[in-house]
Amino acid sequence: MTQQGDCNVKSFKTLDDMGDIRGKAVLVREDLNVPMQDGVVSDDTRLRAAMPTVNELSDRGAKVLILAHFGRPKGQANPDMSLAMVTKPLSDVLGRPVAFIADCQGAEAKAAVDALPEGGIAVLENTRFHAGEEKNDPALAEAMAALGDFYVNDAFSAAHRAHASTEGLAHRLPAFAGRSMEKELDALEAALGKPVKPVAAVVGGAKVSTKLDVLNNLVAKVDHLIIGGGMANTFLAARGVDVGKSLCEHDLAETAEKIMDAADAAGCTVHLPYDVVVAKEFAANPASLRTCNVHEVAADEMILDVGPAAVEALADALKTCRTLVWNGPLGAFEIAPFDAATVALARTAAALTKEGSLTSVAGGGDTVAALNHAGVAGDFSFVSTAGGAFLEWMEGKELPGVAALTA
Ligand SMILES: Nc1ncnc2c1ncn2[C@@H]1O[C@H](COP(=O)(O)OP(=O)(O)O)[C@@H](O)[C@H]1O
Ligand SMILES: O=C(OP(=O)(O)O)[C@H](O)COP(=O)(O)O
Repeated sequence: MTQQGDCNVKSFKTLDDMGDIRGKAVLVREDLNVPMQDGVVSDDTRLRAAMPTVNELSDRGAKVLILAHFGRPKGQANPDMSLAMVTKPLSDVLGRPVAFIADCQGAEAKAAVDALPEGGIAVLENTRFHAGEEKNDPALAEAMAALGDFYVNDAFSAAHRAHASTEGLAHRLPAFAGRSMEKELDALEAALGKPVKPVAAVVGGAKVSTKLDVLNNLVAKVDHLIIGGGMANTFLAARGVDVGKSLCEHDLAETAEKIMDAADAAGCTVHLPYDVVVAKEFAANPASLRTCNVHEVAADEMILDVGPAAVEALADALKTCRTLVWNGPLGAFEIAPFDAATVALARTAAALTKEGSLTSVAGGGDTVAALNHAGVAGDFSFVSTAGGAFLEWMEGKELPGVAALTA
């Protein structure tokens, strides 16, 4: 098993190395952080990714205890972010019953685990309801470890987080990589281990601060950096553009400027939108909808998508590239017509991949949902469940969740 990174070759144990696990309790870290719309799972890719590991462990007679986070509840219990909502959709995908246990640690959780039959599957409540999760608190890791005999990390998409359930637990129980974790690392290495130049990276979406950190190193590895979504607004603001009410992290302007300087120094072309789709409210086809130059956004408008002229230029740039990595939609794609730029560029990338001129890898919970929405996820060379983790892997960073499995 290999991983891109400082030492390049890492090895860890997999489910093949677990031996007889009948009747044993296995804590399995999955990523159940799925996109939801109106309380319904709008893209079940991450649930399907969990299936090989969960069903295999269940078939081998283990009690399968699924640990996961949902959203960012900041260490507080919050019914809007309960994993109870995801338990039935997961059960539907697995085709097996799945119980719900209302805490990921403690005496009541232990009693529920003891009562689970051999081969039984349970989802434990959101690990981020405990403040210790994101702090990688040893006490929380110990408390979770007390529920199980083994630990499996199958959540590549959360492996960039050094949290109690992604990192701390691996030091407290015999630890193994799950099938999805193995598959992601192998597929990324195969597609991007030695990327053919020119390389383009599309980075969009809403998690601006997480992704800005990555761009500093990424600009040295790619020839074109295409920035969309909330990310683009932050870069435009850094260049002095008035972005009105757009999603934008103004306090990161200096970081964005440094990234643009680093890109210049590395010979990486940064593409920012020069026309944009704006509206006064985030609703389907609002009356206030219009397309304008980035310098014409009014104080009460939000930039919600990259404009058609800029998308055409981006498609032309992509045609000159041999490798594409993509994380983050170009616009607020969940509501029409703000899906237009993402759909158009995704279709161009898919067509170039089918022609054989482009290796295309995309990842991220919402990015995958956007590609499915565009009907082209199957045409990309590889689609990862991971967004931030995928970018950090691409950057060459060691991912704490993977490193802990090899320690
Ligand atoms: N211009 C924009 N304004 C507001 N939200 C945006 C904009 N562009 C993209 N988004 C939002 O970004 C979210 C996805 O971002 P992110 O979580 O970073 O992606 P991923 O899960 O693929 O890593 C989507 O919900 C989308 O609506
Ligand atoms: O959805 C996730 O990452 P992604 O948005 O980069 O795809 C993971 O579940 C990590 O979530 P986090 O960014 O709140 O730590």
